[in-house]
Amino acid sequence: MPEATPFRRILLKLSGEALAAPDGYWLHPPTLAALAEDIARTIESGAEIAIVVGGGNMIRGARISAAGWIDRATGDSLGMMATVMNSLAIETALNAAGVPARTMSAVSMPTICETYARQPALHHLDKGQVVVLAGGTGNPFFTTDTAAVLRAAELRCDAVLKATQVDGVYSADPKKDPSATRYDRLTHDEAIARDLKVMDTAAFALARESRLSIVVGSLHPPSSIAGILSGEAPSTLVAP
Ligand SMILES: Nc1ncnc2c1ncn2[C@@H]1O[C@H](COP(=O)(O)OP(=O)(O)OP(=O)(O)O)[C@@H](O)[C@H]1O
Ligand SMILES: O=c1ccn([C@@H]2O[C@H](COP(=O)(O)O)[C@@H](O)[C@H]2O)c(=O)[nH]1
Repeated sequence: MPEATPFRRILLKLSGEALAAPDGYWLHPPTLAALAEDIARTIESGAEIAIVVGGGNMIRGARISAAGWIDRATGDSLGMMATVMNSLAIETALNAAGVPARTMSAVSMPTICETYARQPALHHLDKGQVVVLAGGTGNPFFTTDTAAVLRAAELRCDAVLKATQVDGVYSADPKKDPSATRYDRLTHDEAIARDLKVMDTAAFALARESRLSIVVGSLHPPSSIAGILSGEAPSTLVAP
């Protein structure tokens, strides 16, 4: 059995971009299957998991509206719908790996999936099901990072694990500045004051208010979700 994680109920924030194929196609079934196996191992170690997935493999509202042909709120609606597509793909991969999972969307789409409501979501988690929380917060001008912290606070999660493209929080964006150095640990205040853009300020501020820890680590092998939580893979802890 994998090593036990220090957190029991985890809000797993997955990068949408990390679900894309190497050739850029939106979704990559082998990546989804590997992710589902990783989540299954994490559950075996005793964790309960709620998931929020981004939409960066398809649409980011701020980016498409910057081109001028669509307004920001409509661009954000497209972005939220992209997260529903990613959520259904993750639900499918989890079920195929034998992990019971259900998607609940903040944007009501009753013919496609359940609408998010807190009490039923808590009930599903208490029964050991993975809940995939789609549609972000349901409002434009937010991100799925903020949605992840919001749902983590609502659903009594012990921590948010942001599993993304990089293996922690750096002094600057490591994709742009090769001299950036990784922090092992930071406070929320430090992350906000240093404007470390791995998550938006609204997400860090809500986590600070809710006294929620955030762990940032990489989704890419040799790193893994189970490895980050057991301390075998590198990560950064943002905590009070
Ligand atoms: N100080 C920093 N430390 C670490 N990463 C940073 C920092 N500043 C910017 N980044 C960038 O933030 C990115 C992660 O956040 P980003 O919002 O792009 O993706 P995401 O939230 O994981 O999901 P999606 O791909 O769906 O948008 C990393 O890939 C990294 O390049
Ligand atoms: O609460 C929310 C969450 C997301 N959006 C829109 O979706 C995209 C994709 O999410 P990322 O966090 O960027 O991966 C985002 O750019 C927004 O356009 C939203 O409107 N509200």
